[in-house]
Amino acid sequence: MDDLRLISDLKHPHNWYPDARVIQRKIFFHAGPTNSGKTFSALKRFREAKTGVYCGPLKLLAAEVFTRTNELGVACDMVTGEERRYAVDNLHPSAHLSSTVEMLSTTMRVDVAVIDEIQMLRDEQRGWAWTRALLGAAADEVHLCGEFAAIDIVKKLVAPIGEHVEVIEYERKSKLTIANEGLGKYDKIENGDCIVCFSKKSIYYTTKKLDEYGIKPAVIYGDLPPSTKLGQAAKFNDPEDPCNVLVATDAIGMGLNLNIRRIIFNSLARQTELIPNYQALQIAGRAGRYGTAYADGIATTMRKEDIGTLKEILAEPIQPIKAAGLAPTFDQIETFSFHLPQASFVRLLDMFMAVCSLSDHFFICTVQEMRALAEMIEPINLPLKVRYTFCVSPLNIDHKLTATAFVRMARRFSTGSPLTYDWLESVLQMNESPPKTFEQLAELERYYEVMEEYLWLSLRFPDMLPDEEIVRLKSKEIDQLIEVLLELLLPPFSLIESISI
Ligand SMILES: Nc1ncnc2c1ncn2[C@@H]1O[C@H](COP(=O)(O)OP(=O)(O)OP(=O)(O)O)[C@@H](O)[C@H]1O
Ligand SMILES: [Mg+2]
Repeated sequence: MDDLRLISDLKHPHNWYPDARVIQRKIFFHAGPTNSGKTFSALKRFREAKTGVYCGPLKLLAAEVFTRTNELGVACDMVTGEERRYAVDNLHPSAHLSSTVEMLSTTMRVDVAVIDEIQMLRDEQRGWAWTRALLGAAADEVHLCGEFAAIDIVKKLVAPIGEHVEVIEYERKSKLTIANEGLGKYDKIENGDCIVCFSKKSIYYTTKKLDEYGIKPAVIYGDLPPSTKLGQAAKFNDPEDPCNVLVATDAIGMGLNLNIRRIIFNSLARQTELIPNYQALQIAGRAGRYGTAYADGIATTMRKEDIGTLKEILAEPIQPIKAAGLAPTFDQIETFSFHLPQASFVRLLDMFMAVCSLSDHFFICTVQEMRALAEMIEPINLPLKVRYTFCVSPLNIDHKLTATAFVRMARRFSTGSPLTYDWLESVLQMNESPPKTFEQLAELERYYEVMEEYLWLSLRFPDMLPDEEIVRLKSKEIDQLIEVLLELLLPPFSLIESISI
């Protein structure tokens, strides 16, 4: 037990990154509200530097920085969980790299590292990735962008290393007003409005309501593949396009460039809980974007009676973040398994969570998702490293289709036979006829997720999942199909009545 406690002592995570520890890093914190030019300034330093890495919260943002940096004449590569792209080719890697934060290599030495949306270190699931990037980026200059609320915790985390944090404060580049009245009626919807919903069902419902007023909106929610999201965003942004209204989930909270004039909260609760004020601010802050037709923004609510609550939420002082996420590393789990050779992987995880010790500035990220994946493949015989990798993959197994595909991938892997595209096709048994309902569209989204999982695994086990190229092509086809179908399925919603709201 003492040995186990020693292994799971997570009190000094800064010691996990020897490459960063030999550098006297300068840390800059670009702090400010949304739309204040934080990322813009940090990216300027990134592009000026001889070598640099950008760590973003989303694939779409990593892709945007990749494209924009190359457009500006600075060769930049990209790496996300599922994809690597090169300005030239893999034999000539560029000196600049745009990536999702989880993919940062803590052994890659660079002049400048940008870590965007640093306040995400408070995130229950993904927080560990920001903590790791903050402590582990092997860069002379580390540029953090994010909310004021993260300044204290960042200072505390780097204090034991003796690193100083220079805070650069930003102000919003445009005005944001909170309306005095909720909208009350759909006929008050105007061009540049974005209605924010917290579930897919209320998205469907709202779109249907808008149809009654002859409005055909663009739609964005988390499960949509990237090119569909970009397509919908472009349609909404294009002044020539008749579509000038957007219905979205809080998937728009980060990253996409949207010309929104007014954010309308359809409700202020996710399931039954009021959204926290930092989320409300982040969403409201999407209204008005510097340099667009709608520089000044307005935030309001759909229901008249909600406006008071919105004002209260937004007026609450934002609490400084108290703790940053951590997650067990593979090495720690491996050492655990050495001491507990009979224990199953799920049991190792549980034991780790039970005995690990943390300092006050940290919390351990939920391992629920990892655990759920681990349980599904528990009986399958896999080497520890493979099992761990399968379990940290970002697949959502809430649906039967994705869950079954996951198990079958692990089982096939354990037999030593490669997971070819033909094999994957036989697992998915995709319905050839085009979907006519939103449920069927959702099924297509699931196929897309499974293909993303394949791509994620194929980057890590290319020999066992050799058909990356064809799967990437197929997944792009599905993305395009979803985009077309979404357009067709939006009002008049033939079968929408079958969905209980
Ligand atoms: N100095 C500048 N000159 C020209 N454009 C700018 C400047 N600063 C910011 N912008 C533009 O203003 C918009 C908002 O800037 P940016 O994305 O850097 O804001 P942010 O503070 O990072 O906000 P978010 O909370 O959305 O991450 C972007 O479209 C950016 O290109
Ligand atoms: Mg930003």
